[in-house]
Amino acid sequence: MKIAILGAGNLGLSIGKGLIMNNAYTSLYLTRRNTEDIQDYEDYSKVKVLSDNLEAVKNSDILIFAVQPTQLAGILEEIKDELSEKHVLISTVTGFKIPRMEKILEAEHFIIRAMPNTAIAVSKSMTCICSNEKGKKRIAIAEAIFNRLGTSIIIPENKMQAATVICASGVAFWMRLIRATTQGAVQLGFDAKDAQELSMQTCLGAASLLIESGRHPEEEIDKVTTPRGCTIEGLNEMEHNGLSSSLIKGIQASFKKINNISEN
Ligand SMILES: NC(=O)C1=CN([C@@H]2O[C@H](COP(=O)(O)OP(=O)(O)OC[C@H]3O[C@@H](n4cnc5c(N)ncnc54)[C@H](O)[C@@H]3O)[C@@H](O)[C@H]2O)C=CC1
Ligand SMILES: O=C(O)[C@@H]1CCC=N1
Repeated sequence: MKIAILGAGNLGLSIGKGLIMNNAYTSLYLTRRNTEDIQDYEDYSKVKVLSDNLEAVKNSDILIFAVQPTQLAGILEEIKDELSEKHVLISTVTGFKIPRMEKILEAEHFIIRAMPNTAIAVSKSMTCICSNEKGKKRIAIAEAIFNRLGTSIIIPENKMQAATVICASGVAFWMRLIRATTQGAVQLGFDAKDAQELSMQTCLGAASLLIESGRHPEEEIDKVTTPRGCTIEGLNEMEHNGLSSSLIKGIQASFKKINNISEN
């Protein structure tokens, strides 16, 4: 696959790193306005770093857009005359809906929206994908890319905002939980490094248990909570202080915000 990442910033570079680690391209163009800081990427085989979007578009089939929402319209205007039937457009831009892209491009194209998360840098992204009607014919390409970089599911476009909160912002939510349990472990006497290791690996183990068994979290909780034991004591104290409620309220606040910042 000849891939271009237009806007190789935080997320674009994470996608780039994942593609490089997986050797998942025949050529990879990385564009951004100031290329100095990422020039080293040209040390990787078949990677080209440049600021010329048109050159990247001409030499690629899959175009992954990873610019800020305010920058996407400008790039689409810039490249639209270079687009042809060979191109598949994949946008990771938050809140920028497909009909708005179609209106700017003024022609039918294979358009896909993907919402990965930053775990894409270690090939563990949960990525939600949707497409326009025409894009359905190429959505398997996006699935193939993102399944190499983690797991993907196809959803309707009207669930993209919710998916962004749960999966993209979700990385930050889980990080904070890991940090909080690390702080708890330090208070119990572990040094900071060991505390974080215990916290991260326990988190990974808990998620893996559910993924591999297909069981409900409460079933696994029942196995840990000895009657009158320490787990239920801690868990109930957390719930009295609003653990589940505060997470759910936080998710709702994020969702409200994302619906306000996206323009339509
Ligand atoms: N799924 C996720 O976990 C996340 C998604 N996002 C979304 O991804 C998008 C990118 O976010 P970040 O990577 O944090 O932004 P960023 O600001 O780090 O990267 C954007 C890059 O685009 C480049 N750029 C700007 N205009 C350009 C142009 N005309 N041509 C070529 N390159 C251009 C900039 O130089 C910059 O390197 C945003 O829409 C954001 O909402 C952001 C963070 C996390
Ligand atoms: O925080 C944000 O608004 C963006 C969207 C998802 C991750 N970062």
